[in-house]
Amino acid sequence: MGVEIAVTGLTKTFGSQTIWRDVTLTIPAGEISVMLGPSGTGKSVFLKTLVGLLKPDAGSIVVGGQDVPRLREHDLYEIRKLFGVLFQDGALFGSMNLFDNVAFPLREHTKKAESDVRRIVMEKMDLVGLTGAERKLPGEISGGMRKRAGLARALVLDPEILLIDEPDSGLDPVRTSYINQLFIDLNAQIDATFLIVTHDINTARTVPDNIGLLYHRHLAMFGPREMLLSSEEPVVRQFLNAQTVGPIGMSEEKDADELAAESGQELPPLPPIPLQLSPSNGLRRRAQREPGEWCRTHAVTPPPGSFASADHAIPYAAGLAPAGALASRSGEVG
Ligand SMILES: Nc1ncnc2c1ncn2[C@@H]1O[C@H](COP(=O)(O)OP(=O)(O)OP(=O)(O)O)[C@@H](O)[C@H]1O
Repeated sequence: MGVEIAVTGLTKTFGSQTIWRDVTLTIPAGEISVMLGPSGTGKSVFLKTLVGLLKPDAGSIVVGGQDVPRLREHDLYEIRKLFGVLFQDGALFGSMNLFDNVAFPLREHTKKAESDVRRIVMEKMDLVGLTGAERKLPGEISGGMRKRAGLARALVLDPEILLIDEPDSGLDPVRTSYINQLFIDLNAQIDATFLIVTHDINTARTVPDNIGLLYHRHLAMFGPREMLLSSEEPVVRQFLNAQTVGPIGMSEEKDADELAAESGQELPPLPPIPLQLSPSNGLRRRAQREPGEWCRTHAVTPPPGSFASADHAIPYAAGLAPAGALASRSGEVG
């Protein structure tokens, strides 16, 4: 059913560099959450801290009633069995074929007979669409296949929590769509808690139940997808709509002069909120909500045209869409 991750007051520094301070959020059990943020804001550090690979300076991470940073080595080893982690490059062993890579955690962490190992590996390979590729080496397959092999390996211990770091890096848009659909289908099937770090705005707009945004050494916002996609908060709005106008600058936050220069500029209207991806077998995920439910229950009017279709996934590039294009978009009221 998945396990919730309750993070309170989490702070991480490396020497004099503060990565983020006082991060508090609850990643709901069985739901898909996405963590966004400009490069270098500590998203990967956040994932590594959750799973106990890095120690925070302060704060707690409660998983299944246990505070991860305070666990002794043996208990940490045990709690890590709840987690499946997919690192950016799949982190496969180059000298092992895909079968042995996927089997690795089972052989390392369990005493299962080879016949059981084989059955589980084949089941997970099938789940990610890699049946037939068991004997291939990581160097002989595409980046997309490596990601799926990494995902199969992250799944072999039947994790309650899946942490996935930039699944779309290096993938073309079509492969990204396939892997996003795979996450939705997997979540429907195994009900685990998913936390996906991504830079891909389409992924953020169409996949998760919840979105978080790390910015300028803190958590700017975390909440249901509809809450962030209808938010007028400047940083959230700028990031989720991939705009240049707003507080986020090229290297860090903009200075007062840069912001003053933008003060007269009118922001384009918020684009429609797209429908969330649903499982390809037509069934509902347990965590799935009705389109517009959050907006309705919180008396928020979503942008015009919201929930009409999934075609609104790409809003517009960097706020540069011609006024006519925006007008016709917002005219598509559904
Ligand atoms: N082990 C480490 N020791 C010292 N500094 C580190 C360590 N790991 C990460 N950092 C620093 O922490 C900061 C955040 O890194 P992180 O990789 O988490 O960012 P990110 O948001 O995932 O970036 P990107 O989106 O570019 O992948 C960077 O400045 C990085 O150099």
